[in-house]
Amino acid sequence: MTPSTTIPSTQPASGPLPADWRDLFALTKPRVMSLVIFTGLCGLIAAPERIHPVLAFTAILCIAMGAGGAAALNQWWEADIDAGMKRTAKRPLPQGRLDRTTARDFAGVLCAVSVFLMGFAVGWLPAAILAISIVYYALIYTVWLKPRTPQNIVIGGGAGAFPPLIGWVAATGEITTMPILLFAIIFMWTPPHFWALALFVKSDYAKVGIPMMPVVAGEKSTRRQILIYAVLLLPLTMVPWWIGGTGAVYGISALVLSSLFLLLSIRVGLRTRGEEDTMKPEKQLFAYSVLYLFALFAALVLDRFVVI
Ligand code: HEM
Ligand SMILES: CC(C)=CCC/C(C)=C/CC/C(C)=C/COP(=O)(O)OP(=O)(O)O
Repeated sequence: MTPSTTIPSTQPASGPLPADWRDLFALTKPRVMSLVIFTGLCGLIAAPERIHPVLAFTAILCIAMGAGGAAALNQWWEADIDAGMKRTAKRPLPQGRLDRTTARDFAGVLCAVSVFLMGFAVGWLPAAILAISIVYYALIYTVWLKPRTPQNIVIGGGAGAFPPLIGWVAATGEITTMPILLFAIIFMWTPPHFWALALFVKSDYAKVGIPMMPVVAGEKSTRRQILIYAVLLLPLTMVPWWIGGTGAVYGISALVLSSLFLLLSIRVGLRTRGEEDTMKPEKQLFAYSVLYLFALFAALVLDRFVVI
């Protein structure tokens, strides 16, 4: 599948539409990216070194632009797939509110500016990691992995795990154990986060032929795998405390938050659903997964300022 062969059906015949800023903004997946940016910001604040507030703001702006640009490239590539799924059919490209060329150019400018601004203003190491995460999401995950393997989001999850690492490296200029642990935590969190959602939108993915885990391996196997990742996530979130990278504020918060994550995952992992099932536990796990990551990273920052 290439965009050029499948997307024209969603496009108007009379040439480019005037770009509405609301549609361009929607192209950046702002709700998802708010957590991506938040984890990047927390990585930057939790790092042991301080940079000038203007540079810190620039680094976060670059993460936001890079993540938004990558999300826009994802939608540019997948406009036909999005058109076929209930959850995504109202996006600007499938609706024909925005033309493909504008979307592609907007995405390209965001990605390029984010990397070069990060490089010139903050440092070339965070810029290089930002470039890798953009390529990872827009190319490796979206174009290569997503249509091919049910392990797409396990391997592809690496893309979303980079922002706290980028924030930390923007502040310190080096990759150390702590930012690698933050990367690992998001990497381990991604499968339960996404598969909880995939369980209740399974038919959407089946309809457009995307081999998400519940479609390919079935619900039972997906539930078991959610549980495995949640079991591993709990001790992993404790490691920053055990190695002395954080204090008790983070450690206790991580224990409570991850225990609840595990409990909700056990409920999803061990159940078989009936005909009229509304998938409430799966929806709760998905909603909690978002709240969980916000709270975990907030605790990381709080830990820097509150010592008990
Ligand atoms: C490969 C990795 C990931 C996949 C496949 C994935 C997939 C999804 C999907 C399909 C949704 C529903 C969003 C929608 O309907 O537009 C969603 C929601 C969300 N995701 Fe993820 N996600 C991934 C990683 C991440 C990461 C790394 C973060 C942040 C650190 C994140 C944050 C969120 C948030 C905040 C929402 C809720 C958005 C809302 O309230 O509408 N996701 N995710
Ligand atoms: C700095 C940088 C580049 C960060 C990237 C962050 C990142 C990879 C986030 C992934 C989150 C996301 C929107 C996944 C959606 O999957 P999907 O695209 O398959 O979902 P869809 O079906 O809603 O389009």
